[in-house]
Amino acid sequence: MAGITYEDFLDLSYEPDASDLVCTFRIAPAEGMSAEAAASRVASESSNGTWAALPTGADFTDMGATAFAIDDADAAGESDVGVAYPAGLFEPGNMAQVLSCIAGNIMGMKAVDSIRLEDCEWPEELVTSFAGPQFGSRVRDEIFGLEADRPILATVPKPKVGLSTKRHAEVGYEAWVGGVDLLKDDENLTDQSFNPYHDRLVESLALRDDAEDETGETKSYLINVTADTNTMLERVDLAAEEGCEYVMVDVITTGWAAVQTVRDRCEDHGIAIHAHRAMHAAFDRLPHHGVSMRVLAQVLRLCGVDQLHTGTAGLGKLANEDTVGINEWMRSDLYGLTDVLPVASGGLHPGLVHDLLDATGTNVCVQAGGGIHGHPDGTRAGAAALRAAVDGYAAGKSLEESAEASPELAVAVEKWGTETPR
Ligand SMILES: O=C(COP(=O)(O)O)[C@H](O)[C@H](O)COP(=O)(O)O
Ligand SMILES: [Mg+2]
Repeated sequence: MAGITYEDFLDLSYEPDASDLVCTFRIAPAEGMSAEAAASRVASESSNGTWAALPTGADFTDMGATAFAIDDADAAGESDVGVAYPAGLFEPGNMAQVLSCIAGNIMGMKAVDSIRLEDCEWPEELVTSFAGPQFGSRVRDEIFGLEADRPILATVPKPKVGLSTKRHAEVGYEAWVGGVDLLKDDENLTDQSFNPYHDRLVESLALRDDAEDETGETKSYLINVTADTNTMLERVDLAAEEGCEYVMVDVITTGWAAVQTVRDRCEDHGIAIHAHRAMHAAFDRLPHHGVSMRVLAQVLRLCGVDQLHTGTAGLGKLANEDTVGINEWMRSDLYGLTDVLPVASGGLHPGLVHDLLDATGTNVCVQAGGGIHGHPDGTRAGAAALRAAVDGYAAGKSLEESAEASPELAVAVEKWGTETPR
């Protein structure tokens, strides 16, 4: 029978075309299955094939992917496999459709014991079909007018949820006046009865204005608009109307399609998106299976977030995957697409700042919750301690020298040292 079979998706002499999307998968074939047999099934199921041989006939455009490279298996029986996808397989600007191909049914195929999408090389035609970020690291100049070579600083009030609107805004005020640039909602604070969205927006921005008057610095607020897409758009409109420069979105739990829609509405208002990645570890924590944080970051850059959590280079409370490499990718040239500002967050405190910035550089956002509000002298002192640490770093001072000039930092270092919390 003339038609397509698994073998048609394997060609180890194929050299990817510049217009191909090239994916690297880490694959452990199922017992009794060769790497070639597993790789050809992955290429087939993720493009236009299925389990049965298919007749094609006339009126058919071949959108088949090609498994073109299979590395030798390692001790665990896993191989890196390169798969090239033709440009025409993908609908321009539709991330949901792209992921239904390259990270879709194949994640559950019995032909593999495990499969992890590790990396993608995105072709120009597909990249430029997405909006990409509006600001990226330009938030530093365009929102804050920041000239100093220091990271921007954010804080999330703790406890995560339960603070009244008034108390939440007051904590924000204390942190702003103490020296942070951004108040941030926690990922699970949206519009609950103890702290409704609109009240929180209005009360926080009023105190933000007071903090700006008092400090002479620009301050802003990452208000969490996470919800169904229609509600998110309403919340984006409200944030813009009230004079907020940002919104925050839980980009994994809301989904790529929603992020694309929110990004367009944010452009209408000229406001930026802070992307919280809660739930990313369900995709990326297992080293053998799922989708790497590197690929999630690529996807979110194309979808157009301006700031994205990428971990703490191993220093904080949460597991990290290659923070430095992912940050480099987010800044790399990608057919003119704007960069994304990395956010280091999760168990950070002032004593970790020097080691963190040695690893990540200063073109980042440093976010601390417990590391500010857990300061023995309170939120304002905690914020001053974090600010003193980054200002000291920017001035070329060691942590010890920075602490000599800042009593608040000295207290924080006395309490937490330079230890990573767990
Ligand atoms: O609430 C926090 C940090 O609080 P704290 O500073 O008290 O630890 C954030 O949700 C984490 O940064 C998420 O992790 P990641 O940034 O790795 O996605
Ligand atoms: Mg949080």
